[in-house]
Amino acid sequence: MATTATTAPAAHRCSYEDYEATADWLRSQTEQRPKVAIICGSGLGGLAEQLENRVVIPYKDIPNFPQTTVEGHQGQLVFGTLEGHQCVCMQGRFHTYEGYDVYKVTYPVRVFSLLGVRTLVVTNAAGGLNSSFSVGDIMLIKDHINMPGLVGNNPLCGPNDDRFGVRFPCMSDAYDRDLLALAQQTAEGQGIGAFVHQGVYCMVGGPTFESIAEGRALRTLGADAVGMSTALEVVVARHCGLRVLGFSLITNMVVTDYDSTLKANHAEVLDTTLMRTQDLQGLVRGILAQMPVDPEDLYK
Ligand SMILES: O=P(O)(O)O[C@H]1O[C@H](CO)[C@@H](O)[C@H]1O
Ligand code: HPA
Repeated sequence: MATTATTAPAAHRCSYEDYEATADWLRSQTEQRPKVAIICGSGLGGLAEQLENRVVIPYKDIPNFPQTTVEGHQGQLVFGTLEGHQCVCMQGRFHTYEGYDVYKVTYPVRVFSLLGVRTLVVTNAAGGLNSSFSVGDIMLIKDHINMPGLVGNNPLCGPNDDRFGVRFPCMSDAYDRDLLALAQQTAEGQGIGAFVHQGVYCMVGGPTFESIAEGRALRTLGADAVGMSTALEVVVARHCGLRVLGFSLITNMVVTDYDSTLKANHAEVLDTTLMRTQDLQGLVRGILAQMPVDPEDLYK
């Protein structure tokens, strides 16, 4: 009988023991015990270069880890300290369009949770849908539309493992409101508030960029930016109780006009990340500098 995305064969899902084996192996490679994980988007891996006391581990050496296949994603974990926080940075993420299933794409997030991570920072390159956005703007993600999840391709499909989280997790609080406010306030303090906005990120499957009708449809649905990542990682992070802060760098505007001759392309995406990478790094550093090291103290 044919299987569907909602009933992925057990072999495609990962067991608690798989995640534990990876976490144990990582613990054996470094004494660092990160509380913050950062997933770097396309062309945004430079953030990992900012860490101090770096321990770099290529994905190819990590048991059960997938490999990156996309230009702009280096394929290594970097442990280190940033603004007083013990961090682990993914210099390169995984996408379903690379051929990985939703369980593999989100595999690192559960490993991070087992390592003791409490806060997940996600960054991505995204196409702008909101007509008030410009190329080079930074969008603080306040919510998402998980398009693969809505049609049943959700990394939480399958038997629930209560050791990670509940069967039916809430997503109305996916992006931590206090961290969002801290991010907005930090952006203003750094004088970059004019190009920092809040908005809704829509994850699509890719690897095709949107047709004009798709771009228009996503805008009508309420998306401000679109990309091919992030939402699945956030769903798994929230399931295991991590706090999430997300950033989209608007690398191109989605074409929604039949008279336009613009054509979305990955080279443009990577070029724009070069233009704004310093600002985004400065913003993340500024937020971490003000975030209590122990997340339990965050709102005291
Ligand atoms: O979401 P990240 O990994 O930043 O990458 C974005 O950039 C690529 C397209 O140029 C896609 O992978 C899209 O998701
Ligand atoms: N669409 C989807 N994903 C993207 C885009 C886009 O326009 N830009 C960067 N990632």
